[in-house]
Amino acid sequence: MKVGIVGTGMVGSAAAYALVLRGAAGEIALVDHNPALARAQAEDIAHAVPFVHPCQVHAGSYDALAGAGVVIIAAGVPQKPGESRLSLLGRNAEVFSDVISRVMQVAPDAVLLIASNPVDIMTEVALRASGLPPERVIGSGTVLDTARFRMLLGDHLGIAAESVHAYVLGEHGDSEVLAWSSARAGSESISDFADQIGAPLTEAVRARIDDAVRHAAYKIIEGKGATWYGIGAGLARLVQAIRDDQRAVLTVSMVVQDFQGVSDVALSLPRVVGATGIVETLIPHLTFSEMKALKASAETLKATALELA
Ligand SMILES: NC(=O)C1=CN([C@@H]2O[C@H](COP(=O)(O)OP(=O)(O)OC[C@H]3O[C@@H](n4cnc5c(N)ncnc54)[C@H](O)[C@@H]3O)[C@@H](O)[C@H]2O)C=CC1
Ligand SMILES: CC(=O)C(=O)O
Repeated sequence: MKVGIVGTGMVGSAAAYALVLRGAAGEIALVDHNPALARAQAEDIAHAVPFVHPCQVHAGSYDALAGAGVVIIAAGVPQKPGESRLSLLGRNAEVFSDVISRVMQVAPDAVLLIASNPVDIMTEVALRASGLPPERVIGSGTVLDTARFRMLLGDHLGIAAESVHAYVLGEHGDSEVLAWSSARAGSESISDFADQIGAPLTEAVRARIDDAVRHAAYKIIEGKGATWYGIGAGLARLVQAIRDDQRAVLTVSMVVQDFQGVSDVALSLPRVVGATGIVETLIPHLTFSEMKALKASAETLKATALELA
């Protein structure tokens, strides 16, 4: 499958590199406001191809996106140290007003995969600008936060992250909700498993993991200016689910007409991802306080999105 990427800075280039390593694309077209950057990224990433899977990697203008099955949008500004994702909204909405219509002119059949922050609201912006049905405009949402949660739980329990089934829901940002009550290690509830092996999930352990997931991006940005490897791998995972019609359950963002009384809002829930985009949305069983926090997250996103109007 051909994959287009608009915005070839840290996130776009990491996604391209992860796609190549994973063998998840037969062709990758890179487009950026700065064509010299896109060309240099394409050349550098193409040099990895002989070590892994066949893939044509090239850069060009928007025309280069023609025929793409998926277009990843990673254009725009990232956070500065200490800055929240929501504060990027005005600047990145302006970028999207240019980018989305140009993508749609050349790749009207593509599934859009949105990475730019604040990703949930940028998914709404992209939906409106593209005129596509909501299931074809997918925000990477909490796919990365869920990976961070699974990794930290796996570390605590001494098991592979792949054997941890746990989700982060809601905003990809400060108000996100770690769904502890539905988390599983293998087929056991996470707390039963933790008790069995003598590593109970005490309040202190939960608080440490919550803080590490919720504030991961802030800490990484303090240290290296941006984050890119985790999301690059997450975007490649999503492309593979679409390319192979895997119907994988992943926490991604999509605009829904109503969530718990909050209208027209994009937020992450566990969703089935396949060739046509989002095939199904699952409503997880949550405790009263988790559902209350998830509704509050939806309200935060809605209030911030209204600032754009
Ligand atoms: N969804 C997620 O989990 C994550 C999202 N991000 C977000 O991804 C976005 C990109 O981050 P980075 O790659 O670190 O930034 P970057 O600054 O390295 O790259 C952004 C690229 O967008 C390009 N660009 C800007 N305006 C454009 C336009 N109108 N048309 C085409 N290209 C344009 C720039 O030339 C630049 O190359 C940010 O909004 C960041 O917050 C970052 C990490 C994780
Ligand atoms: C920057 C960002 O959104 C993240 O790493 O989660």
